[in-house]
Amino acid sequence: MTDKYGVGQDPYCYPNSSLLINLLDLKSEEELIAAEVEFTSYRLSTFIPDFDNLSFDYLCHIHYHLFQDLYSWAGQIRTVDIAKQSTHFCNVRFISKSAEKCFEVLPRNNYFREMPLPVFINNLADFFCEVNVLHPFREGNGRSLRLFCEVLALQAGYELSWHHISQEDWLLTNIAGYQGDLMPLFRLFRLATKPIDI
Ligand SMILES: Nc1ncnc2c1ncn2[C@@H]1O[C@H](COP(=O)(O)OP(=O)(O)OP(=O)(O)O)[C@@H](O)[C@H]1O
Repeated sequence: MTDKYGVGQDPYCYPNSSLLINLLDLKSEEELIAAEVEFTSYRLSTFIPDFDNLSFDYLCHIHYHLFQDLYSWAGQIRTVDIAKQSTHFCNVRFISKSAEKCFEVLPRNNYFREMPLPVFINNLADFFCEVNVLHPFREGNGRSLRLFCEVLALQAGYELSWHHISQEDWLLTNIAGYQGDLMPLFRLFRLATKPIDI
């Protein structure tokens, strides 16, 4: 059978279905989506940023924090390959090595501190694109990475707000990024970013 990721029977899903096995044992997509919204919103409200730990482990910690009520694998690197439309995210065998590469850019660039807005945006958009292609988790990559970027931005003196950006825009900009065109991501991050008022 083919699931929504086109990988055949997915060990993360209930047999003969594309529904993720979940700790609440919800068996319908509508209920699971509603529970994800409910629980991740609650966990977001209890999230305390750690500005001194901006690493891949911290992204995993954020994923765990948001999804701990929903999935036994919260915070853990996926064990299956995934693709959406024509995008093939990082092969599972290379996730750890590629993560090291994606995240080494942060200490190498002083965690994007003391950068003027346009430089900050370009660096952040580039980083976002790389980690989106890494797609380390089976689900919840977008939400975890956006929160990670919010923490990264705050310690660099910027605030991110996604509210005026639609799912559709996210999707199209991320597809363009995967295909090597970063301009839409630069534009989107320009819309989302403003300096913190002191
Ligand atoms: N075909 C694609 N090519 C590149 N990126 C994609 C593609 N489809 C989705 N994405 C990006 O992947 C992320 C979604 O990944 P995933 O479904 O694991 O996370 P999520 O947190 O459940 O989703 P969302 O970001 O919608 O809340 C989004 O940032 C989305 O823009």
